[in-house]
Amino acid sequence: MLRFPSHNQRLQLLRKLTAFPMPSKHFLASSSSFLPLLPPKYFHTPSKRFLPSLSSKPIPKTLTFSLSTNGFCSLPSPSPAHSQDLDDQPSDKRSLQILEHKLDQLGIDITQCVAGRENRLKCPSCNGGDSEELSLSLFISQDGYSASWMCFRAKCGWKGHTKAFAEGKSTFKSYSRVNKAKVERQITVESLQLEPLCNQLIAYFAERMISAETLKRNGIMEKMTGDEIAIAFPYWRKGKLVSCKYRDITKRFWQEKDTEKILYGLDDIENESDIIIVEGEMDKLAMEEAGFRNCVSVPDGAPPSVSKKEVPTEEQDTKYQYLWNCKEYLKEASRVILATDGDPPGQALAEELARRLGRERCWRVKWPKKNDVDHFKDANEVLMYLGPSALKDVIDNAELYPIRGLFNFRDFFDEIDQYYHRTLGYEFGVSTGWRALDNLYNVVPGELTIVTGVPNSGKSEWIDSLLCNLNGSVGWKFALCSMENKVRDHGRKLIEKYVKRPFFDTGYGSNVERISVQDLEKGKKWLSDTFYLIRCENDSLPNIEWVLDLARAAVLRHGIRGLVIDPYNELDHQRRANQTETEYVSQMLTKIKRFAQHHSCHVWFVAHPRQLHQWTGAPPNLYDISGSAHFINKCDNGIVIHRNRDPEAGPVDLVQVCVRKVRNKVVGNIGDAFLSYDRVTGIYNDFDERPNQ
Ligand SMILES: Nc1ncnc2c1ncn2[C@@H]1O[C@H](COP(=O)(O)OP(=O)(O)OP(=O)(O)O)[C@@H](O)[C@H]1O
Repeated sequence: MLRFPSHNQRLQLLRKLTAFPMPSKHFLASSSSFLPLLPPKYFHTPSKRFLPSLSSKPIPKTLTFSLSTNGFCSLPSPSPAHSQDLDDQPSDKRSLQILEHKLDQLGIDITQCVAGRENRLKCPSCNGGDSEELSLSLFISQDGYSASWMCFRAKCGWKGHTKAFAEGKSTFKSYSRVNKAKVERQITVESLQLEPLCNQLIAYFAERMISAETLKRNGIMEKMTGDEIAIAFPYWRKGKLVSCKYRDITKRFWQEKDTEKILYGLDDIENESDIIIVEGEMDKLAMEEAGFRNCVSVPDGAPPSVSKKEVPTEEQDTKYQYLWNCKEYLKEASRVILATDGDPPGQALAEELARRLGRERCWRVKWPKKNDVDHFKDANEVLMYLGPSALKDVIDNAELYPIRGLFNFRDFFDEIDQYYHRTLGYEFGVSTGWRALDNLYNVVPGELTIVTGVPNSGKSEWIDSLLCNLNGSVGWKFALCSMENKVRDHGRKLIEKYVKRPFFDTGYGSNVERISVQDLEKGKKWLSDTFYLIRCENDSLPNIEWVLDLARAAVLRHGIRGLVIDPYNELDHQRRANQTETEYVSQMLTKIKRFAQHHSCHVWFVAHPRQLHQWTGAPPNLYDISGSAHFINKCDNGIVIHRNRDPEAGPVDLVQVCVRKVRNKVVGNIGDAFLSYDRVTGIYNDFDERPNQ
């Protein structure tokens, strides 16, 4: 049960604290004779040695309680107002019991907590990470009616608030409102009672490879508050002290109340064309050790993630006010190197900075590898473990901050290497299975082939035959959007090609024995293993988006490598009122091509030629496709299927495959190939290899 400490309890606690070993007067200035003077606010933080720790980061905070507008926990300065005995405050035991119960259900144990001020606990959500730090900051209103909490660990950031009663009145709201209306204070080193760093703190910095010279130049000081010592990072602008940030033994950061939040080290970037932005004061100092003074640190760490919202206006961008109020310093920089932490919050911070500073002038760093798996996470770590020259290398090798949609060939060198060494697969395309076409047309995943030809020329038959060949040679699977075909007819034609026998023993079977029941079963299995059908189950015509959505599902679910849309005119082509057919076709083909490329899926798109007046019997032209010249402009490959129908002119099984466009010279050429069509099985063969020759 939460309780307010009695005077006796506080004395007991204080006695415990003073029994803790005190290595230095700087770390703990108290003695038992000092006891009665200590205000209660110091009771909850046991003093301990100021241990060196790897983390140099301020903790991002969006606390809505007991905070100054700068986002850092502002410890109230010792004042008579805070030293009054809490026992004198009113409390409502019932509301406390309810609050305790509610928090207990969330895993927050408040039995040792004190109302009316910040309490540090283990966060039930993240357990304080590897170091198991007391990262949960819990504030219980003095009247015990409400509680708010937030985990300071950027990776966690769990926060929330609750009230004992749904309608319970709490002092919390009015408290935070008061805090919002703040006037910035005028401060000096003297008024803050900052003192030169003691030897122990200088040694602490030395362990982090920060020299006394760097500390001196940056005016790093210390501040004693009662029995506690804290490092003081003064924030200067044009030589005037604007704010001061502190770091205490529990790795807690806070900033002078009612002071402006600006970039740390601001004067060091004045008139600099190259500037570095880091995520903490220690990293700013580390950069100096590597020879870079032109560096600033953000004042309050990194956000847990990138905001999904647009960048707010200057007035509303409260979280990043430090960029706006330092814009005079930032605007001249032509190169901003974002050297934030390598962890997700650090990268989120880099993105938030780049969004505001303009990606085009931003660069980013790659932190070196620590071992096979991990990287060093920040400047101070690199300085400590690899030294100043390694840190200098990191900055010297900064790379352009990526801009979505803007690339360099370098970004693709891995892929180009794989292409050269032919380890990507299908670099030369897959053979159609017909020797006559090997130099003309090979099937490349991710390309679009437009197939045309006069009605009944055999376009669908040829594509089906091609799919059978591809399945036989490389095992590809396909989605078929063939609206003109009845499913059973299409199945029949495909099985005939697979089994190489006629489905029936009627006229076209030409006395060849029809497929057996066993063959039918074999054929059905092959059908179901190889093809997926995209069909509109009602009378309506499918539109291209609908087809591509289903094809996408077939890629993801069944790994198809090819899609047939046969024919174009069976799709729903309703256009916007102000859209021309040319515009419509262009957009439709763009969508198809994007699908093909994105999913490495080849698309065959069958389009009819417009009505040919005075047709002489010659193969149509790709520009004859009804609708738009975009068909030939946009496709990767354009093929016309043509067949001889005049016995006088030559064999009637002769099929001319006219390759009229091949965009990729690696995989083909313009030219004609001749195949023969076996009407019994629907199989195409190289003309000189046709059966019964
Ligand atoms: N070279 C050929 N010789 C004889 N018949 C053929 C030949 N090619 C195709 N056929 C026959 O023509 C008919 C139509 O074939 P297919 O459906 O493939 O043509 P298509 O060009 O796709 O037709 P459409 O433009 O009407 O869709 C089928 O019955 C097929 O057997």
